[in-house]
Amino acid sequence: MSTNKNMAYEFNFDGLVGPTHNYAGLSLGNVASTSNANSIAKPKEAAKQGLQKMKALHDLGLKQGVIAPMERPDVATLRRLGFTGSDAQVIIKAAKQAPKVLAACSSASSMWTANACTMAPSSDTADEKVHFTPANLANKFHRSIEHNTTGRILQAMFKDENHFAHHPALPMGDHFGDEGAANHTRFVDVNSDKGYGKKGLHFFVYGKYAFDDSKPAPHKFPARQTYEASQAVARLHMLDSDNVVFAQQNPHVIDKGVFHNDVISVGNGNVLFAHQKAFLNQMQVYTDLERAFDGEEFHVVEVGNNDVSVEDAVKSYLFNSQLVTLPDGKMAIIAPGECESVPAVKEYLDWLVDQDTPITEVKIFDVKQSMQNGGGPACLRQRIVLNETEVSAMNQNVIMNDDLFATLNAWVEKHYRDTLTEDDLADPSLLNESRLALDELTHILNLGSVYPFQMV
Ligand SMILES: N=C(N)NCCC[C@H](NC(=O)CCC(=O)O)C(=O)O
Repeated sequence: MSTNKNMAYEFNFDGLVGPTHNYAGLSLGNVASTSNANSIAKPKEAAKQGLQKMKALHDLGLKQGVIAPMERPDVATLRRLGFTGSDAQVIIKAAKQAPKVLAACSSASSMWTANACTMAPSSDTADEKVHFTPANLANKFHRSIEHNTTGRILQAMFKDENHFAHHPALPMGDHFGDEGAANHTRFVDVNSDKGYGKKGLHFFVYGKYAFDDSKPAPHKFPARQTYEASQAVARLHMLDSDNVVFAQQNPHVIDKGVFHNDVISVGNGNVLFAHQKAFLNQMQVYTDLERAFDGEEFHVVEVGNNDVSVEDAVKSYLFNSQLVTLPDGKMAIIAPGECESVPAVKEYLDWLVDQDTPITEVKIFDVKQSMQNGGGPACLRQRIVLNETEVSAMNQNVIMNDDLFATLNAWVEKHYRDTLTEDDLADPSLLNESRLALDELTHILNLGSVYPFQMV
């Protein structure tokens, strides 16, 4: 590493798929989730697919980290809902009386760490600290129970108060529905001696206004992120208003299954890669971004509806690719395997890499286990920008390297089931298996006690 303390890097922190990965059809508006309800899940394979992607990005010379999963089934929440007795009894009773509630309390949905939080690098905040706000994920019950543990895990990763500021999640309820970085992108001119550490432009995309019914909103599916929530996060992170752009998602595409902005656009450096139908007032959005961007050139790579329909974008998850700057300065798309099986998308990507845009490479990854619940490569990662001082100050055990990759693979091999169905969630031994695994994981990642079962 260079010795320039201002030099900053983008890390991808991927969510480790938890031992209870299953398909419960919990997310209305997320087409993959509802259409794969009750399929047989493969937790071991899912976790290994995720680890392979992390290792591959590490091997490409990118900075990679890992975020631990939740304790599931969430016995503490089941108790709040009136199930009593020993932990095993709580699960048996919930399975009998309210199997859907048990499924919601057993979801491994924290794997999609794009939704874990929104962060702001120290170069952009008034107090020059790195800020984190866990997403309240208020729109979906199974996700609304993630933020407390997410907050504790982030604090265990970024403990030093001289550098890191942690906020609680926004108030619960639809008005301040916040989905984290799935609806937030930071643009920055990476061609400076600070890399990602130059002051960046924060782009917040919301689905609706919570306090103004006269504004456009989707009709069929929920808008999970509100304008008011995006504004609150920008305030909490002490961002300079000149460095912030807010934009509304196109309500029609939300109704077609684009439940987060990262299903229809992705940004990196000075590039926005977006579908033609991504935003309301799309041209104005581009103008606002071009005007606010502090750098030589801002590129919009827009995919026309005639080339890739919204339906094909949702099916292939083209825009849920990661857009990354490789060490040689070139930009690559890290795309899910499904982009190869949707003909229009494959054709588009083959064409794109020969055009004169900053995107010059496509790398395909198999994350099918996650994809079947509506989570592509970009859902699986939280981007965190850190300078050299902050990298030294953080928990070193969560940074991916060859040893950690081997350790985590062995850990998955030891603790995870090959298959899991909704019926299996009624088995109390799944809870014990999961706790045993997570207890070991907190030692591997040096997290201390972050889970409710470790705090009693
Ligand atoms: N786009 C981003 N950034 N994240 C994708 C999240 C997928 C997740 N799926 C689920 O929670 C499905 C769980 C189930 O049905 O079993 C969700 O809808 O919140």
